[in-house]
Amino acid sequence: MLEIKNLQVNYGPINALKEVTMTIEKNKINAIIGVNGAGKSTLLNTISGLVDPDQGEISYKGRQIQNIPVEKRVKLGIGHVMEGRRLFKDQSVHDNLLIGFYFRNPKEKRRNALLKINEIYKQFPILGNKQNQMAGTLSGGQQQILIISAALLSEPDLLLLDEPSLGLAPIIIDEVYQLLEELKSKGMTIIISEQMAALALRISDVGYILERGQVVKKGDRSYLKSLLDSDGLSSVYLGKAKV
Ligand SMILES: Nc1ncnc2c1ncn2[C@@H]1O[C@H](COP(=O)(O)OP(=O)(O)OP(=O)(O)O)[C@@H](O)[C@H]1O
Repeated sequence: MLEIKNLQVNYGPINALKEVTMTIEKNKINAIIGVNGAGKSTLLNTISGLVDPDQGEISYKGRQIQNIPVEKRVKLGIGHVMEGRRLFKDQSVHDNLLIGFYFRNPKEKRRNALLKINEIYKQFPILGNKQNQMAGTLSGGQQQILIISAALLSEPDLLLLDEPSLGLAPIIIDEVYQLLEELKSKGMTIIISEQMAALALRISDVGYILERGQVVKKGDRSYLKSLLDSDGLSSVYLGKAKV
């Protein structure tokens, strides 16, 4: 579904990604695991088009996309939920969804926007019930679901989520992860980045470990879990950066 070859991203003298090559498997939850600064956000931002690579290729559904703008990648089916629950806290839930919709589909008719938003309210009744409430008054988990919903409005086939569990209580992380599993069961391909390997491996089918911009380990859940159990991933699991 998504092939990444020899991807390199530099911020001035900093090599944030070095020769990253991966195959993202369709209809699976793919984890990108790494400590702070490993390059997870840079990788997701490069896939969605927010960051330009210095080198390398990204092909999505057989088409090279590394040179096409963000909005075209959205149209091709790539949705991105950025790190840090970015929403307009002093706007209503409804307006946040409208803004999210028009950010991704600037030319669409308002009627279509409202139809799509109503579908979201059916899928997530809590958002429908709180549609006139300021987004900042929602709980952390509800805010995360609102942000994911805004990305779902463009009906992505591939959803990128940057540290979706960050700052959430364990019970809320369970809810967000459950939602990701439901999306996968409807055919979506998902990439999540997480700092905590143990957390990511609860729901991921396959994963990649990034260290200082490089893929150092990759494999399916059982392989990565065996590394975790034998302490082979302890630096990642404990959050100790090897930098
Ligand atoms: N806009 C930027 N300008 C300069 N350096 C950057 C920029 N963004 C990231 N970096 C650097 O690139 C490297 C990779 O950062 P990145 O944010 O991709 O890592 P990360 O694994 O997502 O970490 P975090 O969990 O903190 O978001 C780090 O050394 C970081 O300091």
